Amino acid sequence: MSTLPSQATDRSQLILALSKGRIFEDTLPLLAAAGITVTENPETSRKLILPTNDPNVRVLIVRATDVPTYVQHGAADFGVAGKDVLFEHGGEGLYQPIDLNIARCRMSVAVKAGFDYETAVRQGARLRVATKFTEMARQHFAKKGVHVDLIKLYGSMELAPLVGLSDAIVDLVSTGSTLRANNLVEVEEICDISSRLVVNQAALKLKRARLQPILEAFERASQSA
Ligand SMILES: Nc1ncnc2c1ncn2[C@@H]1O[C@H](COP(=O)(O)OP(=O)(O)OP(=O)(O)O)[C@@H](O)[C@H]1O
Ligand SMILES: O=P(O)(O)OC[C@H]1O[C@H](OP(=O)(O)OP(=O)(O)O)[C@H](O)[C@@H]1O
Repeated sequence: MSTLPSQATDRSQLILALSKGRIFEDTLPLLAAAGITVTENPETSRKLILPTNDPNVRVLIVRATDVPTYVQHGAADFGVAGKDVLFEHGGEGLYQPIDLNIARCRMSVAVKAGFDYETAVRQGARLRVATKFTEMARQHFAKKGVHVDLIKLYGSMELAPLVGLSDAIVDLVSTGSTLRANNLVEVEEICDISSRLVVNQAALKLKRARLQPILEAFERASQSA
């Protein structure tokens, strides 16, 4: 007799979507405040579903830009994603109760040193702007009344002005060392960025009793950080 394949995730569990790297690292203290410890390290494990000390909580390791998609469709109950990523996604189907104040940086416009951005804007030049964050860039330049041709890239944006692919980039800046290392200068700050907790709207209703204490612990820990 054939049996149905067991599901990778048990829907009675709470499933948290996180990306490897800074968001995973910065979320660990928040999880600890809720009494949850991830018992495998995503940097050394090849597993994409990680166990925790709580048999009812598991962690999915996904690309940062995919976190909202997993949560929107209910494949994860909740997740942590940057404001940048949420802005590009649109936030459909997501409840965003808490700014966790982690992975803080800013979204900025940068150009090659020597490029006169102010004059180009004042003269109404049409700018070529390379970015991964096309929606944020589109809205920013539309608000300023600047005409732009957006060039979608998926990484290494800093290269684009250096090789003549674009006049400017829209990218995340924290210390500014990546811009400096590539002879670029920040000419305009668009907005501050930090990461938010996002919750699937159906899970919020159906799993509220189990989610609520975790959300409260995250909120307390992120306020005291
Ligand atoms: N230098 C930085 N300092 C602080 N926070 C940052 C920095 N760069 C990015 N972030 C924030 O951390 C989030 C995750 O960044 P991370 O570099 O881990 O993913 P990514 O490589 O940009 O995403 P993907 O893998 O989907 O391309 C970003 O969405 C942003 O909100
Ligand atoms: O101002 P800084 O402190 O230099 O930080 C800015 C850099 O940080 C991010 O890259 P990240 O380190 O995440 O590398 P990645 O985009 O290749 O993941 C971002 O895309 C910038 O390149």
